[in-house]
Formats: sequence, structure tokens, C-alpha cells
Amino acid sequence: MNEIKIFSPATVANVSCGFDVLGFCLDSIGDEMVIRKTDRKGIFITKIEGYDLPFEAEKNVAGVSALAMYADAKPDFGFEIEIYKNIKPGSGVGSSSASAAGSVFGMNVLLGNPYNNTELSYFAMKGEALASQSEHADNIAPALFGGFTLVKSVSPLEILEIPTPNNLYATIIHPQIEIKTSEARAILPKEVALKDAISQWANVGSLIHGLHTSNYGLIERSLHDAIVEPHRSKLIPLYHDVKASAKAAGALGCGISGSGPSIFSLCEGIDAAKKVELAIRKVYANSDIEFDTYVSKINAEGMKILK
Ligand SMILES: Nc1ncnc2c1ncn2[C@@H]1O[C@H](COP(=O)(O)OP(=O)(O)O)[C@@H](O)[C@H]1O
Ligand SMILES: N[C@@H](CCOP(=O)(O)O)C(=O)O
Repeated sequence: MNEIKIFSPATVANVSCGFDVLGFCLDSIGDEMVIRKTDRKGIFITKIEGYDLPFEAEKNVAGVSALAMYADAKPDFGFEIEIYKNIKPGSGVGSSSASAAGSVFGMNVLLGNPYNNTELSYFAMKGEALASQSEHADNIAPALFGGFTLVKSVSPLEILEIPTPNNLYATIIHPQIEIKTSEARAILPKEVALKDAISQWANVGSLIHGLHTSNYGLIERSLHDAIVEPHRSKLIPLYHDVKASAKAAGALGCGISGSGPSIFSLCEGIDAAKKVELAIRKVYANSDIEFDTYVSKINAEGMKILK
């Protein structure tokens, strides 16, 4: 096989209480990428559609992760990468991760799958670091493994796959402002109060248990964030109104998706997710902020090979 076309999914990182460790994969939004073997040695980004992003491999997250894997694999040929971007950069649903993980996923298939998903996550983290100035894997892991993931450690990299209850859906609202992950990280405090840490790790533990046991009530009671949300919510217009509307419409929980500005809600069933979508659309519809919304099943598969 000399060429592959893939769907590289959007992802929601943090999931309220799990800053930098928890994430889940979306089904209804993602980029497409074509990866092709070429006689020319090296990594070449030959096409980008959708958004204006750098073509130099060293400046594009897809190229940085590809170069990290290329240096390890040392093939006697090169790779061309085409990126068809649907996920707006800086939207908070893992735009950079979709590219960073997509290039190495596609290259791995063309190389005959020498690397497992954890090894691919390691290379993809090198690309993610270019965008966010930090090596975190909470978007990359769900993009590659699918479903919910927990990054137990980045060094050494250890990723746990968490079972996803069948009837869990996400509703996303994306106000059209850009928040760079690097900037949203820079505003966070370096230290946290012990009482906040206690509530946060209790919620992470109970959320994981709720996911394992399909206990929607426990999931609902665990979707809180005492540490990051108070700081980042100030960057998102009408954040608290959206959250209140989502909860009133029946969401299990609602929080900042990744570093924002997107806001996610988790819901039991597609009908509840659509009801939440209608409710939160009304919040921005009464303002001058443009926005998109979408409802997605949790994508258990992650990356998909299109051809
Ligand atoms: N292939 C790429 N896809 C998305 N963003 C990229 C890519 N290559 C470089 N970037 C840069 O990464 C930044 C967006 O990443 P980030 O702030 O983490 O947003 P997101 O939350 O959408 O991933 C932008 O500055 C963008 O120019
Ligand atoms: N844990 C990171 C996740 C950033 O996600 P993104 O989708 O905004 O890139 C953080 O919160 O900084």
C-alpha cells in the first residue's frame, strides 16, 4: 500500500475534573488526511485545505510528529501529507492533536504497523508540544485509541482505555473566538489549594468508576472542576449561562472542552443531547457571538481508514 486516506477525529480533553489526563473521542467532527509514500526522503506537507497553516514540516504539528516517527523508523523513502482541515485551530476540540496523531497513524499503516498506539501517542505528543508548549496527551490518546482514555503518566507514557457507556452522547457548542492552548495554560496557577485537590481527585476517581459501571448518576455527580474552570471560564463569553442552560435541559454535566472556547455537555441518550443543543443555542443566539453546535456519539474506534 502506497497511500492511505484517514478520518482523524476531534476530541474533548480534560472532561471537567481530569485536567491533562482525561479525554474522549468524537464521531461527528474531524479532519481528513492523505498520507503517501514518496521516493524523496523526508516529510513533505503538500496540501492544506480549510485553514491557513504552515507547510514547513517543522512548523506544522502534523510534520513535527511525522519527523519524530521518521527519525525512529528510518525508512528508505519519504512521506507526503495532505491535510483537509475541518476542525478550526484554537477551537478546544483537539485541532492540533488530530493533525499530530493523524500523520503518524497513517504513516504507521503504510509502514506495516510496526508501532502500537502508545508509541504513536509518544510521537504525536512531540507535535502537540509545538502548539501548546507542553507535552500533554489527553487529546492524542482518545484520537488514537478511541472512546475515553486516561493518561496515567507521560514519562513513561502510560495510557488506560476506559469503557464508554453505550448511551453516552456529547453536545458541543463552539463560540467563534480563538483561544490558543498555550495562552490558556499560561493563565493557570502553579499551585492549588488542598481542599480543591481533594475534591478533584475524588471526582476523577468517581467519574472513572461511573464510566466503568455505566452509572449515569455517578457520572453526573463527578463532572465538576474546582481547579481550572474558575480561571479559564473568564475567557469564554456567556460560559456560565451556557452551563446553566445545559444542566436545566438535562445534561449530566457541562464543562470547558480542552482549553476552550468550545463547551461540552455529556448526556444520557441522543434525545437528551439534542434537547441540550437547542437550549444552549438560545444562549448565544441572543448575543452577537457566532457559534456552531454539534451532537456526537462517543467514538469508540478513534482514527478511521477511509481508503
Ligand atoms: N496541523 C495543524 N492543525 C492545527 N493547528 C496547527 C497545525 N499546525 C500548527 N498548528 C498551530 O497550532 C495552534 C493551534 O493549536 P491549539 O492552540 O492547541 O488549538 P486546538 O485546541 O484547536 O488544538 C495554532 O497556532 C496553529 O497555527
Ligand atoms: N489538557 C490540555 C488540553 C488542550 O486541549 P485543546 O483541544 O484546547 O488543544 C489543556 O487543557 O491545556
